[in-house]
Amino acid sequence: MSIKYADISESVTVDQANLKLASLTRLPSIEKIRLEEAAGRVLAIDFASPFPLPPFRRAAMDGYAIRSETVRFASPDNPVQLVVQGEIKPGQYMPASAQKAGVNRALRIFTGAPVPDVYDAVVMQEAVRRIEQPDNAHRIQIDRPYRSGQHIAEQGEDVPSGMTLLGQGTVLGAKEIAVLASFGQMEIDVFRQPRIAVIPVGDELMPLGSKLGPGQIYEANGMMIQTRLREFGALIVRYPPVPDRLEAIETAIGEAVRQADIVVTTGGVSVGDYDLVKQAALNIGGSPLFTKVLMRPGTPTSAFAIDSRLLICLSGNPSACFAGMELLLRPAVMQASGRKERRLVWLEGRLSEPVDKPSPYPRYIRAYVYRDADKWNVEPLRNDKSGNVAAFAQANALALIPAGGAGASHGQAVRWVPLSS
Ligand SMILES: Nc1nc2c(c(=O)[nH]1)N[C@H]1C(S)=C(S)[C@@H](COP(=O)(O)OP(=O)(O)OC[C@H]3O[C@@H](n4cnc5c(N)ncnc54)[C@H](O)[C@@H]3O)O[C@H]1N2
Ligand code: MOO
Repeated sequence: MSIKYADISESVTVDQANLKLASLTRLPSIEKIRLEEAAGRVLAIDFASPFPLPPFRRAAMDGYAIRSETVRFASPDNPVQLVVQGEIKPGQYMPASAQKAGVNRALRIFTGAPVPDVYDAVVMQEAVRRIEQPDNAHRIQIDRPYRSGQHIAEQGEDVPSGMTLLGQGTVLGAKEIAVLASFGQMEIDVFRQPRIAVIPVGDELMPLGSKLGPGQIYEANGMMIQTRLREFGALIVRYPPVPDRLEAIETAIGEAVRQADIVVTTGGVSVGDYDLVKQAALNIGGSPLFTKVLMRPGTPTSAFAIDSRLLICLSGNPSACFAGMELLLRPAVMQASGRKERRLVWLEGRLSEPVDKPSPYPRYIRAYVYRDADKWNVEPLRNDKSGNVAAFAQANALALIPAGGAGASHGQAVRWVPLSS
């Protein structure tokens, strides 16, 4: 006997839904890529320094390398003059045999050049008096003592050899790539990007650029989902809108689970006669993880496991689709991309206006959050109905209105999450 989706009903909280999705999300496989191409990718290994940084003892200032002991008693009344014995600039190296001659002398040196072992301090050029000598030679006069180690960066003082600098799951940006480049890494092991199939479902949905007939609307949710998931490094397999026909939905999902790590649908997931996504998922062997999430909007959000792949079914209403995407899909995709950090960052603010819509479940509203004196003001956006899109234009946050009979009052403390990243 075939299973009817009406026979299955599993309600979960947002946290429970995330745990279920996480338990079925596998760590991706690893590929080696050029560091040049690594921006935005996720490090698949713990990276430990293969050698110390700086790799050699070097000057931190332009000036003169000296032995501190030669100027130990220097003072304005008793200045010390040192003969300047040659120069060394970055990229040069002075062999030990050439260093002996410089013992009681100074060496002209520039920032980044290796400090020969005989010297233990660098004096900035502004701090000495330069005394010209015949034949382009010069001496320097120093009128105070300098401590050993002055303006010298010791080998390994930045990073000792073997120190773990970047952990598995780190997203590689300019800073992290600078670290890897400092060790000459041409290539780096990163996680493969997860493939996410995006399938909009609904007879009324028309591709962008087509002419709308009566009763038709443009397919916008799929665009939103693909844009958002690409921000998190996903590769998108895009499906054109699928009509509200069981076989068509089964075929699309069936094909998508063979191509992608996670399959996402939007629309056709509620209780109407033409909401067929859940039935289609069951028909092709999906086992339900949940078929209702205790949140508003996005209550009908559902998920299935099909052939060890995840199918996440988001609502069709734009704000319900958005809430499901932010709260459930995005964490799953972040995990599937191997990212270490995937929790939402919740902040505290105060409602600048009441929210008078009661809900038996936590409600996630689109909001505009701004700083006022030393607190965050959370302004609920007008007309934030589940089917409306205008609030997207101003929203910079998703705010959480706790479940309960009365909505929330002006000035009430609420939690919110920024939508910028
Ligand atoms: N009798 C009941 N009716 C409804 C219930 C309920 O509990 N009992 N739940 C309501 C809630 S809550 C929501 S949310 C919606 C969810 O419905 P679906 O997820 O099945 O979405 P659709 O019915 O397919 O579409 C809803 C709405 O969104 C538009 N849509 C759909 N896909 C897209 C897209 N890709 N781009 C832009 N807009 C899209 C669609 O045209 C509809 O207007 O169900 C309520 N009903
Ligand atoms: O999921 Mo619906 O959006 O609650 O209105």
